[in-house]
Amino acid sequence: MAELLGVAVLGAGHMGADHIRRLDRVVSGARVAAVADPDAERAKEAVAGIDGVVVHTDPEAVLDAPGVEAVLIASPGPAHEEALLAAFARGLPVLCEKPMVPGSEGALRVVEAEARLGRRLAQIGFMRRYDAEYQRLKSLLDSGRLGRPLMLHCAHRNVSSPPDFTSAMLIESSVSHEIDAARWLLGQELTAVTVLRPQSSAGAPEGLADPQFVLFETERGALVDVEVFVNCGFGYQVRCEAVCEAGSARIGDAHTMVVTAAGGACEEVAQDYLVRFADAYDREVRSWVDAARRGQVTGPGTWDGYTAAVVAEAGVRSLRSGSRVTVDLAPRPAPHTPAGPTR
Ligand SMILES: NC(=O)C1=CN([C@@H]2O[C@H](COP(=O)(O)OP(=O)(O)OC[C@H]3O[C@@H](n4cnc5c(N)ncnc54)[C@H](O)[C@@H]3O)[C@@H](O)[C@H]2O)C=CC1
Ligand SMILES: O=C1[C@@H](O)[C@H](O)[C@@H](O)[C@H](O)[C@H]1O
Repeated sequence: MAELLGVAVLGAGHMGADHIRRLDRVVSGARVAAVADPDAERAKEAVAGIDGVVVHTDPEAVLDAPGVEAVLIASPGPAHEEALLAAFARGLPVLCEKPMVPGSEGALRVVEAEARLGRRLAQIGFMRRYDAEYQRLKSLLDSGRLGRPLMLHCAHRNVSSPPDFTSAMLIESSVSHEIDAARWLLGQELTAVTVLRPQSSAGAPEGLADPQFVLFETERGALVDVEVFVNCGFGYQVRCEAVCEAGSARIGDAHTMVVTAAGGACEEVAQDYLVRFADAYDREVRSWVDAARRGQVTGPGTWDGYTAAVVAEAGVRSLRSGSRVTVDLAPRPAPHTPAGPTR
């Protein structure tokens, strides 16, 4: 391994450009070796000022570029399966943005491909596991001080949705974070999902079912509700309150500045995830780079990505039918043991 881990970044859009900046300026131990984006101008813009980066429109070509030792996938979800399999074929460690693969069949193919390699190669970009507030909540729940968790109340609000956002993507793209966070916080699988649709907001694009109310059941009888509202207009808010037998704990309120002036006080609200979760993305990528340099892969894996895809798919079925839908996971392929959520 070279002194600095040479990373190929696939996709130079919002997340890709932010990860390129992070690899170049924030995380020590890595360098951006190559970037692929079908939009060549975008890729060039994202690497402006960084020396020695191979830029290409073809993702496969950059995986074979000199000095590439690891891959960060930040292309749109439908491109992830092909990119993951190409990285696996070359034995390269991967950090893949969520959703790992939108759709359970493709997600299972990725799990099976990695299992055939007999070693982990992929970390999935569920960055909330690296957020300081989520980590504090998990430690508290794991300590048992509040007794058993009975319910999680979650809210996930975006200022506005991208132009191509569909009603299904509120679950597949946005709620995928709560699906992973709930499994991780509770250490339980989600077993059923019911999606309810209040009347859509006038602020949402025509035809988009926004907001939605999603209710998950878990294997040991807890309930997780998620209000997802991706055109709320006023800010980026991600909240989670755990209600336990002997108390409750809430996160998501405390990363702001309070401005007092002219006889009043107001709190600033973050406008997007790149601000709210900046530290979490830094920790996530740093942890991936450090592990790759040790020859390891840690954090949420392909099984977590697969499970999120299955639960999201059940959620989309419920959104369309209005009924409760149960979650059916395939048997977990060896050598991914032990079964159950990664702790
Ligand atoms: N962890 C998080 O909080 C977030 C994760 N994401 C995820 O990051 C990924 C990218 O999302 P954004 O950056 O918001 O999208 P974006 O649309 O801003 O950028 C995607 C880029 O990928 C390029 N692209 C398209 N096909 C490609 C291919 N086959 N190979 C390489 N590049 C390709 C596009 O030209 C575009 O420049 C998605 O999986 C999304 O769900 C997005 C936002 C936040
Ligand atoms: O992953 C993300 C986006 O893809 C998704 O569209 C947003 O709703 C989330 O807040 C953000 O974290």
